Amino acid sequence: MQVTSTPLSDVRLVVPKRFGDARGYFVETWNEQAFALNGLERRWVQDNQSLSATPGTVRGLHYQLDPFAQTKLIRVLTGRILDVAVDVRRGSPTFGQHIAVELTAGGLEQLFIPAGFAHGFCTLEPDTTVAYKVDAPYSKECERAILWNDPALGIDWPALAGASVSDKDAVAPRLADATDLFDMRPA
Ligand SMILES: Cc1cn([C@H]2C[C@H](O)[C@@H](COP(=O)(O)OP(=O)(O)O[C@H]3O[C@@H](C)C(=O)[C@@H](O)[C@H]3O)O2)c(=O)[nH]c1=O
Repeated sequence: MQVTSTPLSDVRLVVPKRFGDARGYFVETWNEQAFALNGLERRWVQDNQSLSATPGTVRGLHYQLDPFAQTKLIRVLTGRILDVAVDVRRGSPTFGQHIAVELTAGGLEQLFIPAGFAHGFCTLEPDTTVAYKVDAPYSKECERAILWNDPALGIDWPALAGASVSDKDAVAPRLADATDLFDMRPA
């Protein structure tokens, strides 16, 4: 498997080794030992999946506060997304900065996003299915959001972004108005 660093420390792009043959391919989408060798050990407690029918559907930017802060390992089962992680750790040298990576069903890319980042995506094709592991359970009380199109974030969303957004996400606060963020944890 190939693990690539990103400009945001601790966010990694992972592409598993593909074993292709006449039938198609086989991949290990999660291998505890191989991920641990790359410093990505986690104990996943929940597998999530969402289907978005309309291209331009935006979900996010979401995070959960402690004690339910989540690392996420994201991949696409059908379709294509622009996946975004925003550093929301106060005191981080990259606070407020983001990365945006295209994840595709065919490319098998996975984005590893630790706690301390808000996560969201825009679907780029109809009927896009996103699957992701999380290492802390869902908590309605601890879930928070940042406005996906907050101009201060400078995210270059595709033109179709916003075709469908949940009522909750449409009224999320901008980063500058968010009261509940993370504090940078000592390395
Ligand atoms: C995230 C989540 C939602 N739900 C429920 C709550 C609600 O009734 C329904 C839909 O929830 P949402 O609108 O929050 O779903 P969605 O907007 O897809 O939320 C997801 O967005 C992406 C970007 C993430 O990073 C995820 O962590 C998660 O926050 O599903 C759970 O039961 N468990 C969960 O883990």
